[in-house]
Amino acid sequence: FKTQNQGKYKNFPPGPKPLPIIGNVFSLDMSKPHKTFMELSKTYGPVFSVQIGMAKTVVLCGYEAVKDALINHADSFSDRPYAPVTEKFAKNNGVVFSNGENWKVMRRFTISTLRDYGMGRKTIENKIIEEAECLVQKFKSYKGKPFNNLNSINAAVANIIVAILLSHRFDYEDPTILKLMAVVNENARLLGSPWIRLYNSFPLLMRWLPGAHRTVAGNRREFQDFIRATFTKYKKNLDVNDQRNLIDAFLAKQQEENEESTQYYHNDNLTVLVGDLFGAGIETTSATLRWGLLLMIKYPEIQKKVQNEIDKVIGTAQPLMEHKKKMPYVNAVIQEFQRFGDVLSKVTPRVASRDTTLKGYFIPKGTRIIPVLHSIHKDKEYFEKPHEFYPEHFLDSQGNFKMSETFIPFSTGKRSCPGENLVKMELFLFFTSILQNFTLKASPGAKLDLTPALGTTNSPRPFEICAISRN
Ligand code: HEM
Repeated sequence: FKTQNQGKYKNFPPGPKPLPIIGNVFSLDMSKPHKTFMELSKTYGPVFSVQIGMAKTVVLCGYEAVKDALINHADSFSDRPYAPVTEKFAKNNGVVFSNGENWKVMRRFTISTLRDYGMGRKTIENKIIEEAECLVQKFKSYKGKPFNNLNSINAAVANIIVAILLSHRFDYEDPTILKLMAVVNENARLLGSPWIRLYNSFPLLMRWLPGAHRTVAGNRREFQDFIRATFTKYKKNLDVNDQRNLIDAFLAKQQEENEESTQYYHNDNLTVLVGDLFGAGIETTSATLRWGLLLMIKYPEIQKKVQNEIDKVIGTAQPLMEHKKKMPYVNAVIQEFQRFGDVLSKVTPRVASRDTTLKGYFIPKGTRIIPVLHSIHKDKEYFEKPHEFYPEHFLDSQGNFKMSETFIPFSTGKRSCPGENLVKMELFLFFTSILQNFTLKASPGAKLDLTPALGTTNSPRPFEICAISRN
């Protein structure tokens, strides 16, 4: 028995035998599909096929196959596929799930405004520094007693996006930010659930059933209502000569009233774009930072070395981006907790926008493509101890920081993460500020579990820390 495509095309990538209609759905670990993909690639090689419901899907494992698709064949594999759960709210608006000219315009706008309000200027560094100080004060308030850091880390990271979007800061206990975070986090968890994967495969069948797809839709409506209410407020006070944030920049484009502004800078695009930046930027960055804290508790000797380097290079001064290049060990630790945490084990799905031959296999237009980052970051060919936390992966024998071409947590190519530079700034400034001020310890008797929680992102399971003041 062959899949529809294996039968139809001579060189379609091989894969396990699918059942009629449901395909391979029940042989996949639907909560963490990358685990099944790793197993299958042992049998079928780096480019193989699975059938998820009716969707023909090609999975790419290993650096060579992923790079070949995302860089060498960027023109064929840069679109996102149709998926019922995203189509319903995005309708080709925003940046994460749109294609064609709309994606190009929104991506260009996102990158340039993140640069203006988020990266190039010194101001965002100052924003992160201010926020890091608030986070340190929050940690201090527990006076060394155990606490769960989830809400404060989420809110600190969210505040950076909020600053770029709205020039605003929420207090960590502010009900608005707590509500927004709850909605965004619940959706991040549900979007990775087996139920949503089934909904994407069999939308007509499941549309009428209650379940997670309805919760996701309700959360999105709630979130979008908040955004609409907020930018309506901003529109009233807009001064095009003094644009303060991303929403102002968008509304200023809207007021140009030329062809581009009416076609692309409309309210639906703004609502979805703002939702995209919240959805793509908070859970991922927060989970990465929390991996860092958890791993410092688990490996106190590594934590000590981090603190030694902070004390030597920064001392008691304010951590700044200019310190980063003088801190090889801290840089290696940050990249290593990003690699180990494996927050996004797969690139957001792509689709073949035309017939293409990849690594000798024929991939017809319309095939879904899943590049598996986990397969790269846990490959012992590139990382000596792939399943251990080992900062030496990014250090040479002299202790200098060592870049690695095969470290691509932000993906690569035309559609790679536009938040990369912002994230690097946040990870460095938040992480060094915390460890400059505290020694982190596990709460007494806690079992430190390094297996990730369920959900689209691999985030750490909830854990408590004690932040013991160092001064
Ligand atoms: C640790 C944190 C983060 C990680 C690991 C991460 C990783 C990724 C990855 C793997 C993709 C898919 C790229 C592809 O299809 O090739 C992506 C897309 C994206 N990310 Fe991030 N990201 C992070 C934080 C952020 C932040 C803070 C922002 C916003 C300020 C952001 C905005 C986006 C957007 C808008 C896209 C869609 C790009 C497109 O489709 O053109 N991300 N990210």
